[in-house]
Amino acid sequence: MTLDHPVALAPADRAVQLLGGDLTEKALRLHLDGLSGVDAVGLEQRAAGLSTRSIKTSSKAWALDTIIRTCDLTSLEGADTPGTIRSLVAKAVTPDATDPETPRVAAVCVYGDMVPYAVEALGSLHAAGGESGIQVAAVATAFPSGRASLAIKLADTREAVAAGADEIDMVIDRGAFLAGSFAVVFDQIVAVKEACRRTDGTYAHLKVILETGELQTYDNVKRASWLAILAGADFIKTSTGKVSPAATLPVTLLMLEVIRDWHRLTGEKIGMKPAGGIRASKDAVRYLVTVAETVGEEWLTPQLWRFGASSLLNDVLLQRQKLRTGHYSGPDYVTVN
Ligand SMILES: O=C[C@H](O)COP(=O)(O)O
Repeated sequence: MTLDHPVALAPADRAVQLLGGDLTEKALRLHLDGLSGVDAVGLEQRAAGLSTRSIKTSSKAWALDTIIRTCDLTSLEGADTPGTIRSLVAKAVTPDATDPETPRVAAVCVYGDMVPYAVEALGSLHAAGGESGIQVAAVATAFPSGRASLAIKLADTREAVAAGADEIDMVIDRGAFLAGSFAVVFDQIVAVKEACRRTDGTYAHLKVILETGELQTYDNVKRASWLAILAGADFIKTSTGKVSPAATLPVTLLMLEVIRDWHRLTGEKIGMKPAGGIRASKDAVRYLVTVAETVGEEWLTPQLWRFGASSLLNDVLLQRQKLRTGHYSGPDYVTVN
C-alpha cells in the first residue's frame, strides 16, 4: 500500500488513509489483528546475533559520544527535589568537567512538576533549542501507571507543556489495550497529542510509552507500536523504567522493524527510545548496532533515537576516559544520580 501524501499527514489522517478512509473501531481492530504474527524464536535469534557484533576500536569513541548525544538523562523519583533536578541539569550540561570535548546529552527527563526547575537551571541552553540546546522532557498522563481519567491526563500534559516541556513522554492505558479496546488507546493518544499544542501553534514532541513489560506477547508489542504511530506518536518508547522487564534488545529490534516498515510505507521517520535498565556502555553499543542494521545509521541522531537512562551516562564517561587516557579514574570520578 502506498499513501498519497504521507509526510503532510496530520496524526488522525495517518490512520484514515491507512485504513482506507474507514476510521472506525472495527477497521482499527481488523488492521491491528491483521498484522503478521511475530516469530519469537527468529526475533530473539536476530537480536542475539546483533548483540555479538563487535565494533572497530576506531568507532568506539564515536559510539560513546553518540550514546551521550542521544541520552535522555533521567530522574523520575518520588524523592526528586528542585535541588536534585538542578544537579541533573548540571550533569547534562557538563557531563565531564575534565574534558570540554564531551558532548551534551539530548534532554533531561523529569516529572511534570519538576519542569520549571529544569527549564530555569538550563537557562539559555533550553531557549537555544535544536541540537545546540538541551530539551526538557516530561513524563505525563499519570506516569507510570496511566491509571487516571482522560481529563486528568490531558491536564497533566497541558501543565507540563505550559511550563516549558519540549517533549512529552506519555504512557498508554495498558489495561484498555489488553482488553482489546484499541480505539480507546488510539483516541487517548490523539487527544494527548492535541494537548501538546502550544499557544503559538507548535507542538511539543510526543513519545508514547508502550510499557512492553506488561504487554505479554511480541504480537502485542507490534500491535501497540502500530497503534501509537497511527495515532500520532513522534517517538515510540519501550518502558517507564518502573516495570520489569524494561527495555530489551528483542523488543527494541521489533519496534525498530515496525518503524522501518512504517518508513517504507509512508516515507515518514518515527523515533525510537528504549528506556529502563540500560546501564552499561557495552549494552548501549549493542542497541546502536541494532539501529544501524535495522533502520540505518541516519536514525542515530537525537531527532530519531534516544536512550532513556538514569545511570548509563556514568558508565559511558568512565569508558570514554579509559579510551582517552588509557586508564580508569577512581570511583569518585563520576557522580551517581
Ligand atoms: O525513562 C527512563 C527510565 O525511567 C530510566 O530507567 P533507569 O533508571 O533504569 O535507567
